[in-house]
Amino acid sequence: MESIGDLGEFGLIRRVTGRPMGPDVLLGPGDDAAVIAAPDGRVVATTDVLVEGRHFRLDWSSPYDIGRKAAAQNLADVVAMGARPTALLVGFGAPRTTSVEWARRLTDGIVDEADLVGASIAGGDTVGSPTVTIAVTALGDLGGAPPLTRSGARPGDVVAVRGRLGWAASGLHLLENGLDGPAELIAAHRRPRPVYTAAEEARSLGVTSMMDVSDGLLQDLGHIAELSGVAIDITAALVPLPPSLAESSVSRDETPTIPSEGKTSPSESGVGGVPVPDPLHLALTGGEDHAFAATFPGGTSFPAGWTIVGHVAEGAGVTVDGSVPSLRGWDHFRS
Ligand SMILES: Nc1ncnc2c1ncn2[C@@H]1O[C@H](COP(=O)(O)OP(=O)(O)OP(=O)(O)O)[C@@H](O)[C@H]1O
Ligand SMILES: Cc1ncc(C[n+]2csc(CCOP(=O)(O)O)c2C)c(N)n1
Ligand SMILES: [Mg+2]
Ligand SMILES: [Mg+2]
Ligand SMILES: [Mg+2]
Repeated sequence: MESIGDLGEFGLIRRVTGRPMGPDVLLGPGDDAAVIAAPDGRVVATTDVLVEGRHFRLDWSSPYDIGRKAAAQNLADVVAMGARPTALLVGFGAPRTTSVEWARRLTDGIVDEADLVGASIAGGDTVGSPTVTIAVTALGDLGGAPPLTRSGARPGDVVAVRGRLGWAASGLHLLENGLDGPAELIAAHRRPRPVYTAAEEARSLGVTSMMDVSDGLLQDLGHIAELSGVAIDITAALVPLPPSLAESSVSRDETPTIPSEGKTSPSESGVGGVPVPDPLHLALTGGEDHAFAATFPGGTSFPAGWTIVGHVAEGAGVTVDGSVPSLRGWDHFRS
């Protein structure tokens, strides 16, 4: 197996660059920096880091999946601002024994996800690292429109979501506990599928604030509530749920790898003694599906794909059916 140590830093860079560029990239990989077109003079820029063992496991996800996920979570942030993604910068760290093929498949995943929105990898950085670490920066173009911020929600607005909630968290639960369950849930953990048309749709519906859900609906809506100076109440009965995990069974050849004790709430005992997490709890607190959550003036009528889940009122904080929830979602230093 040819390793990236055999090839050397610059050999590896040559192997993972040279991909076709979209028209937004005026100068791509190879120079001291990339040059990206910014037709309206503003650039939306965002970065998210993925760390082996924390965001993905090499035995749970393929390099292609990890690439798709690293790109998707950054592209979703650009779209959440109401912008069109134009370019990605890819920071890649890995041990020298990593195979070149692994690095190429990771790049394929990033490129294929970026292709969904017409963005290209315009540059990056390549370093040695004891564990695989991927830091993607995404740039986007607002096309002359105002950004969709977290600060525009107003009392009387409704809260609506576009995309899945709790699917990736359900897949993670299956993987962590060595359970067989719906394949689509494990796929959702490996590759989020943000609905990239959401910003365009939201603008046409008169959106007042918008974000993507990375850490959990309640946690993330907390940012809109805080920055908009409003209260948000979620109506539990309206929240779209992931498929049930009640039928999941312990797979023959696997035993639980990471105890999930303390991370699940209201549950009954499932097969093999692993508690079955409540789908509503997963939908309210599970991150990584990168659904879009947004607020709209009351009375907005929504097309298929958007689901009203709550409303905005005067006050502060996020409640569910009027009560303060005990768990809200992912916190890197608490989860
Ligand atoms: N080390 C840092 N230095 C400066 N700003 C930071 C740093 N870390 C995070 N931020 C900023 O703080 C905010 C964090 O918000 P939040 O965690 O909701 O971002 P996100 O990227 O949408 O979510 P996630 O990271 O869960 O995908 C972002 O505006 C981000 O740019
Ligand atoms: C191996 C493994 N263990 C746990 C998780 C769960 N997880 C990690 S980060 C995160 C929040 C979003 O990340 P960020 O805030 O950095 O965007 C979540 C829900 C996972 N994906 N893989
Ligand atoms: Mg972030
Ligand atoms: Mg975000
Ligand atoms: Mg986060």
